Amino acid sequence: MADPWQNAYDFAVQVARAAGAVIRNAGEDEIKVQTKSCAVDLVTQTDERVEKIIIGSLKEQFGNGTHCFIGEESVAEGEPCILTDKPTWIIVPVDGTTNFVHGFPFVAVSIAFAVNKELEFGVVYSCLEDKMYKARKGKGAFCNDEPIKVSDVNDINKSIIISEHGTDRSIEKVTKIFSTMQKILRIPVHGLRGSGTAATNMCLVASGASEAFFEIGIHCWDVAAGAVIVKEAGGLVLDVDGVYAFKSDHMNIK
Ligand SMILES: O=P([O-])([O-])O[C@@H]1[C@@H](O)[C@H](O)[C@@H](O)[C@H](O)[C@@H]1O
Ligand SMILES: [Mg+2]
Repeated sequence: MADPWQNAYDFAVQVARAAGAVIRNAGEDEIKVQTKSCAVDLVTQTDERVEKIIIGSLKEQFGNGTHCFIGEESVAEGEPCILTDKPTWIIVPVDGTTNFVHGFPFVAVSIAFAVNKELEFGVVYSCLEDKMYKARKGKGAFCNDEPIKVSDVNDINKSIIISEHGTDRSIEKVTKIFSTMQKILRIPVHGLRGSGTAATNMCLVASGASEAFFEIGIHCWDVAAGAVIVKEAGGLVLDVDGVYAFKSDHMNIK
């Protein structure tokens, strides 16, 4: 039987790579000409511009009406975020926007694709590292076309755990996050790390560079592509109830 989604998968890789080039060029232009403080506004425009480029390319290739789109920036502008049985693209144009402003070298384009509420494939392009992570359901996970596998370390004391503190600076959230991180450090673990982008963090777990990643208050679009890559690399993606994520028919906006 013909594989209905191979061309979509291949095209998603091309679109992610092209979007990564736009981000790299924007980074050079905007950081070069602006002080970092006002680059933040320009960067938001980059996020929106890159998402429009990605969705525009996908619509051009796969026709209007048959496919649905859930984009971080579109949802922020009020678009609905409902997962139906229709072929649905789940997009983060710039994961690690804060990193991008500062030239901190972890910025990722994340593109996932779901059909009948099941994730078919995920593509994460870490564009400043030029690392293309990808995975199709049942067909393994890859980084720059080399197979990747999760770590075989099963001793928490010998593990690197990845987490992020997010963007909320309220005393409640900061206290909660750092008390959690303190508990983890005191297990003890070998180390606590964070790249500043959830998609990249998940790919670091998928490639065995870290044993686990968790983040409080993450969005469905941040993890959709990484979920396929982690799962195909032999890992697990769980929600706080210990259930494999992305079974629900409503993408929760946390
Ligand atoms: O930097 P930014 O893209 O605005 O926001 C990022 C999120 O998109 C990412 O999921 C999270 O892991 C990072 O800690 C950071 O909060
Ligand atoms: Mg972002």
